[in-house]
Amino acid sequence: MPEDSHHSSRGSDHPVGMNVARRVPPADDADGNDDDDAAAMGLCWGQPKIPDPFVWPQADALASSERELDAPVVDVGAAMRGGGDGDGMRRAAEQVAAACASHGLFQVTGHGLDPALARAALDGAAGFFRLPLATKRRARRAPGNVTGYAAAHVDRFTANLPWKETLSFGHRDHRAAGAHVVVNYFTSVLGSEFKPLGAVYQDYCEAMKQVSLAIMEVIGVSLGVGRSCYRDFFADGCSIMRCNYYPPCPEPERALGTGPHCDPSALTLLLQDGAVDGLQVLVDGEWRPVRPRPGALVVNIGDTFTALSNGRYRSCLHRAVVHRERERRSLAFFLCPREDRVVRPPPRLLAAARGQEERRRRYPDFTWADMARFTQRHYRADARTLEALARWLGAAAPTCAAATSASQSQDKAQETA
Ligand SMILES: C=C1C[C@]23C[C@H]1CC[C@H]2[C@]1(C)CCC[C@@](C)(C(=O)O)[C@H]1[C@@H]3C(=O)O
Ligand SMILES: O=C(O)CCC(=O)C(=O)O
Ligand SMILES: [Fe+2]
Repeated sequence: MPEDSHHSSRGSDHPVGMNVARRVPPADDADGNDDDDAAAMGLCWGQPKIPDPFVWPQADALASSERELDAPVVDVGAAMRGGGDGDGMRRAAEQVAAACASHGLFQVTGHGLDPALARAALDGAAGFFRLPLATKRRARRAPGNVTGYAAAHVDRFTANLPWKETLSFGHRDHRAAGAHVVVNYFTSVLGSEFKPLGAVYQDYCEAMKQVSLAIMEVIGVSLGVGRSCYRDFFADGCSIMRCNYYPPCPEPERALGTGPHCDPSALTLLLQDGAVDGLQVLVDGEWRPVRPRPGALVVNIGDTFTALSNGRYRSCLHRAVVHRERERRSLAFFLCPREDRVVRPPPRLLAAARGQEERRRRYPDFTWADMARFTQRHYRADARTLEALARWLGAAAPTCAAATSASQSQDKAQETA
């Protein structure tokens, strides 16, 4: 029995607000905007001026601060040592609690990611984006789908276009999926010659998944719900991996590589390539840079975890800027729950809350399928995605007593885990 069998009928199919600039074409219009990609590519990269659709409003393109964000560096290896209940875990949990209660971003070392695998994944992305457009377009994103190749999101939006190309694909642990889904994706959409690259990303995603689950243990401890609560919730998740390529931009002060947003997913693990910075976080009205730190992964909280923590851990509002002369690459692993899992705070978290106000549910139940559908078909992810999703679902935040039986059986699984 699925835990939430009614999710596909939730919400309306009307776009919310002004945030979706282009109607999503019907599924059978797979070829609908072929010329747009090509036009964007031909017009933009390497041209002396950026076309109007790439110009961001002044409020979003606000000047960057010089002051680097002092995000804590959490040694997740030390946290997991000796069974995960020693001083390393205590220290990591304190650091995570402090970062997540303010801006929602920290860095992670001691994660065990093989540097050769990290290099292969970054170089693989560099090689992919250098391929001829016709080859990249074999993986072209289908309308309404988060996976595939996209140039500046021109097939989805008409304004505030991001100065980037992306390649995204889904991941499930190969033991849970019974197949190497990433390898299969590369060979099926790009061709059998892409099998080695698919294998690199299969391994990379599996490494990222293990690190994410370790971080979920630290987060669980930091919120007082125990190590396994959130870890078990995500163990069978379907995550998204995205390779970002930001070309040099002739007018970097008017463009953005990725506009201001909170990730709709639960947790993001970002690997930045080399010394070119670009990631910035909004803190007290200032866009503060997060400089690449050799060997470290940047981790940020996303909206789905904000809901799972009942608003205690804030999703991180961030963006990526571009440079006049330098190109930049980054790899983002977005940890997501299994599509049909009900996203709601664990009962133990609510029970331990101080007072009525902290116990009050801040967000309605939703599934990752709801969130994915909302952000792909109805709403361009930004700083207010979670609130907009709640309105779209049309449900008032339920009280604990009003939990559905499906959610209650999931709660039991979370409790006993
Ligand atoms: C569910 C998702 C929506 C986005 C891809 C995944 C995870 C992150 C989201 C995104 C990167 C947040 C910024 C805006 C966005 C449109 C982008 O610039 O790429 C977002 C993704 C998307 O909808 O494709
Ligand atoms: O490239 C970066 O630094 C950030 C990218 C990002 O925020 C995203 O892909 O969601
Ligand atoms: Fe992001």
